[in-house]
Amino acid sequence: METIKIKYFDSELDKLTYIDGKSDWIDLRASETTELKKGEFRLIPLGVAMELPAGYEAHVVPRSSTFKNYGILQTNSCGVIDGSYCGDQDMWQMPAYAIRDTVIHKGDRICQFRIMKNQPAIVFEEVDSLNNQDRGGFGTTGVK
Ligand SMILES: O=c1ccn([C@H]2C[C@H](O)[C@@H](COP(=O)(O)OP(=O)(O)OP(=O)(O)O)O2)c(=O)[nH]1
Repeated sequence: METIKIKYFDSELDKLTYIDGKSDWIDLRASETTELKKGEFRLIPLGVAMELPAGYEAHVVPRSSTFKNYGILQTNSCGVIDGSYCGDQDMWQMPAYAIRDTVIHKGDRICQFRIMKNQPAIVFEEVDSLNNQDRGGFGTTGVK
């Protein structure tokens, strides 16, 4: 069990809930009603700041129904929340692009997150050859 310190920017907003047994991803809510015109980009406020457990970062992705319900795409595909993003004003946000006119209402659950362990420290060792066989990619194994 890990503890996340959480600050809500709006007392009216429902608290985040961890629904044990169904999925370990936790839904995030828009903290303001946001109207977007087709082709518009906006950072949608999520109304929370958190201090993650030491050695963790969080990944934020859309819910599977978000595009169908709102016609928005998360522009960075997966948001990375660093452990150092833990100040009182470090509110989580979802960068969103609207493919049609749309309204996201305050309190709507539009994306979800989970925490992930930081990767180990990395050093690069430069070489002339990797001395491995090429695998190939980008369609080389076919579609059937
Ligand atoms: O979808 C996201 C992505 C990031 N963040 C916050 C948390 C993250 O720790 C901070 C900084 O993000 P990132 O490291 O991606 O951006 P940057 O390096 O500060 O800026 P740049 O986009 O120029 O790389 O912004 C969000 O709230 N939502």
